[in-house]
This record gives sequence, structure tokens and C-alpha cells, in this order.
Amino acid sequence: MFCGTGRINKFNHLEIGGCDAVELAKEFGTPLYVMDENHIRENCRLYRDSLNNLHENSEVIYAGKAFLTMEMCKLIEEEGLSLDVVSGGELYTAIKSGFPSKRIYFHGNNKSYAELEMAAEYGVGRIVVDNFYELELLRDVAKKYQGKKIKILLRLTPGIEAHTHDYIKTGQLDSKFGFGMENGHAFMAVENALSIKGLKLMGFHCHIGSQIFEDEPFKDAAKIMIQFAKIVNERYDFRTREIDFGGGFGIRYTEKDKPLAVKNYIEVLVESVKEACKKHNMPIPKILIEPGRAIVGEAGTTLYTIGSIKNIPGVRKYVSVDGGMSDNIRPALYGAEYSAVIANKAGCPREEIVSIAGKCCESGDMLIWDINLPKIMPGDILAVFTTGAYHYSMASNYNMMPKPAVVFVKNKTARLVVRRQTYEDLLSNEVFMPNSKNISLASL
Ligand SMILES: Cc1ncc(COP(=O)(O)O)c(C=O)c1O
Ligand SMILES: N[C@@H](CCCC[NH3+])C(=O)O
Repeated sequence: MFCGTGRINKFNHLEIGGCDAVELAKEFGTPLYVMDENHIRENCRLYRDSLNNLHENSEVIYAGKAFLTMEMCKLIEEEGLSLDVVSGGELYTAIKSGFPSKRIYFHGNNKSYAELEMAAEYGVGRIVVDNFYELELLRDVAKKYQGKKIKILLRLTPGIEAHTHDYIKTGQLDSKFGFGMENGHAFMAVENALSIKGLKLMGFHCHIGSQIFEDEPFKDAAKIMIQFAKIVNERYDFRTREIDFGGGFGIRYTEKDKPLAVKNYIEVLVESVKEACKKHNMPIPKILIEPGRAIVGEAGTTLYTIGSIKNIPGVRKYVSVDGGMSDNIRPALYGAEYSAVIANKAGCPREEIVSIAGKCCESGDMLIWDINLPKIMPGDILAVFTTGAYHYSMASNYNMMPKPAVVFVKNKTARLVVRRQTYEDLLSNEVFMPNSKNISLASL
């Protein structure tokens, strides 16, 4: 049975990081995001070592959008990875945690002038430039920060169609991200970037999509990016020092998912880069990758308490939990599928097919359709696996649902990393004056 990174203990309960999930639910309440810290650290090392063993001049950059807290930044720092941020807020989180700015890569398809200034001020390692507007903003930023060379990568769309959900494909020409190769924008961007004083072009970036199971798109990306670097070298006498191939490595949500082993993804990428460099007689650049989901996804489990159960004989049994699309938008957004167990009956035989509903006011707020579980009762604890990536980071306050707490579990201990939002938190930004009178303009 798929148990995420957990196991079933002698009480027939799910146990994660040596902690009984039923006890975690009691201590911290539900819904609760539980992150298996050792698993995250093992993934960091696996990616770092697999890449480094094949090509020393390399770097693994954790894509913070998957799951970002200051504690996570600290973990990433300790494991020697760099960090990809996509907004002023993510950058602020990293800086506040004490993450070294030189190891920060700043992404985003609509960075504001203020965000770019913030990046220059903190001295981030690379700004990954996405479009011509951003290059123009950077021209001004570079003028203001004269003396500080702003190192950049250009994000390119290599025209690759990865076989994944439409909303998480990014490498094709018809994308909001990056400079298109097919239409010549990528070359114009190189010319532009090289002409701006104060910017130092270091190389290129691409990201072909997310939750990719095949190796072919990575092979294609390697070939196309190296070929591009070769042409750029001939046309502009520019040597590409580094190429960032983005993230996208697939993980397991259900038993149907069959991702490649990490080593295989990395091997295919690095070998393809080396082969292409040999073909074009070019030095091998620094190789960077940006896994997000693959670092944290399988390490996360969400615990919920079962509430109402509605049986429609001959149709369906709806089992509702105390969370929903506010803590996991992925089923509604992508039709994502999940595996789950009842944490307090983890080893019991599966007896009935039920559908797990969230408590938000939307018919589409369904977490899992048709899952086979042991006989389920109100008060049972449901554990949904593989919720470490794009869950906490995509959580919302829809229906004024407080965001769940996050705990890290490791070696039989659990520590609170993010406390549960309170109702007061939900109102904390409101500017509300109960005794003020509405004065209409007409009466003035
Ligand atoms: C530029 C960039 N890098 C890295 C990632 C991380 O992707 P994943 O979580 O699939 O590894 C993303 C998200 O898809 C991205 O847009
Ligand atoms: N948020 C998405 C993936 C997009 C990744 C960011 N470019 C997911 O949950 O699968």
C-alpha cells in the first residue's frame, strides 16, 4: 500500500518521521501539513550529488514556489542548494531567513521595478530575465546601481511540448514565459542584453514544464539550448557560461505515476548536454537545474478530520473533511489525483469506495474521487499523501478558511514551523471602523 514516506506502526496507525499521525492531529489540530524533514534532506542530497558526480561545474537550485518558509530556506541553505524565488515576497522570505543572496535566482514574468531594485539592493546571484520590458527596467536599475554588475540569465522558450497538464506546460512558443526561439526574440534579447551597461549576461534558462515523466523533453532541451549557445557564440562572440534547465522532474501521487529515478533524469540531461557540446565543439557550460516538486512533494502529508458523511444509495458516498480547496487547489485546478489512508485505521482492510469532499462552498471542491478505504466514520483522521509541493504555497483563505499549520517531523519529534492561522489573523489587514459614519459626497 502506498503510504507516502510513512509506515504503519504497531497500533495500526500511520507514522511519519517516527511520529504517530493520530497523535500529531491531536497535538496540532487539523487540517495539518506534515513534512518529513529527513526525506526533504535526502532529496536535496540526491539531486546535488547525482548532478555533481556527473558534472562538477553544476548547481541545484530549489524552486521555492513549491514550498517556502524561512525554516525551509534554512534547510536548503544547510544542504548547499541555491534558491529560486519568483516575487518580492519570496525574495523577502529568503533574505529574512538569512539565506545568502548570492545563491538566489530571481525569476518571474512580470517583475516590477521595485522588485528588480530590491534584487539589486540585496545583490541576488542572478536575475532570470523574462521579457523585453524587464530588460528596459533593468537598464534603469543598472544605471542607479552603477558599480554593481547585475548578473543575468535570459529565459528562453525552446519550443518543446512536454506531456503534462496544459496549465503547467511552459516550454512551448505559445507561453507567457520567456523569449521565443522560433520567432527570433531570443536573439534580439541577447543583442539587447549585451548592449546594456551594468548587466552581465551569464547564460540562458529554460523550463519546459512540470511533473514530467519522460526523458525525451530533457534531451531535446539540452540539444536545443546548446545549439542556441553555439549560434550565439558565432553571431555575437558571446560565450555561454551557464545554462539552467529548470525543474519539472515528476513524482508519485498515486500508484499510476511512474517517474524515472532521479539519477536517470540527471544522467539523460547531462549526457545530452555533453554530447551536444561535443558535436558543436564547445566547452561544457555550468549546468543548473531547479527542482521544486521533486524536493518536497512526496515529503508532505496532509491530515484532515472526517466530518459529515452523505450517502446517496446507488450514486455515491460523500465524505467531508475539515479542509479542501483552500489547502489543496490542485484537484480543482489540474484534476490532480491523490492517494490516502485513514491514519487511525491505516492497516485495516479497504471496504468501501467513497469520495472525499472539501468543506468550501463549491461543488468542485473535491479532493479525491472514488477511493477505496476502510469503513470510515466521523472523527477518523484522513491522511492525503504527496502534498508537500504547491499545497501550503498555493493555500488561500477562500471562505475565510484559516491556513493550516505546518509541522516538520524527524526522528520521532515534531516541531511547529508555521502556526495555524487564527480568525484574528484573517481580519488583521482589514481597515474597519465600526463607529465611523458613511459620509456621502453629495452631503459635503
Ligand atoms: C522557472 C521554473 N523553475 C522551476 C520550477 C519548478 O518546477 P517543478 O516543481 O516541477 O520542479 C518551475 C515551476 O514549474 C518554474 O517555473
Ligand atoms: N503549481 C503547479 C505547477 C506549476 C509550477 C510552477 N511553474 C502544480 O501544483 O503542479
